[in-house]
Amino acid sequence: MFLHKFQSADALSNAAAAWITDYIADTLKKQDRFTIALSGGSTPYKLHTILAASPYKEKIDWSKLHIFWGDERAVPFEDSRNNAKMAYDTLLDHVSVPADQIHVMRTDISPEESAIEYETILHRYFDNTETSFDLVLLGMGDDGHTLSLFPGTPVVHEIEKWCVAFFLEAQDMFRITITKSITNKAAKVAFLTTGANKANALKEVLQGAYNPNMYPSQEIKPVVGELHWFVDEAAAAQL
Ligand SMILES: O=C(O)[C@H](O)[C@@H](O)[C@H](O)[C@H](O)COP(=O)(O)O
Repeated sequence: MFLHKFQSADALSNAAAAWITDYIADTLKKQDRFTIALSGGSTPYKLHTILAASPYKEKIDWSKLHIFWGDERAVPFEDSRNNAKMAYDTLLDHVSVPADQIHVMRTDISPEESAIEYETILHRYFDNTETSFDLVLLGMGDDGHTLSLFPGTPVVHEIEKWCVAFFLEAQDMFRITITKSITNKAAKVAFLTTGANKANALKEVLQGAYNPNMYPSQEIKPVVGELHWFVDEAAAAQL
């Protein structure tokens, strides 16, 4: 596990943008595509805006990127809570990723149908590859959740399926999420976690007793890939 600590969220986002850009460039020297699963939530906003602007915009060969999401709220695309909308607004509307290489978790069909459709796409990409995504970007909630793997939900322990839909009681909404199975097959997984409100959960996830039902982020352990945590000092205060 690689821990990258930064004084501020902005410093973290700038460093993460450079790290991602270098990783993409290195990977595209060896293969003709780069597959990335974007995170939802608010932490990625800044990172996206940095990647969508100079100098990173020009450094990345967007034509070779294949975009996925780690999870989605089952709300219409135009809803401000929709993770895909956030990514389009802050990044994808500003760069030239071919439309057929962008795979949103659809919310114009039922969550169950969307999860089945997404599972099919994931198997089309990753059934015959040693690893799944080249990079999975993750956030962590102040309760230790990641993706839509929330404490106490059965999806935390799902190992057969790569994508599932379920009703999240706590938020009174359906969620669509990839599972730990495909996430832990990734070549690299990078958490971006900032803010004092994450400090207790981060300590429990990284240094506490193994208790994934309470702290689902503990389940993210790449089998052959690398696990990176990008944290700011506020989130790392209890480490
Ligand atoms: O859809 C979501 O909500 C995200 O996928 C979720 O896992 C997010 O990454 C964390 O809740 C952290 O969110 P913040 O970045 O807003 O703290």
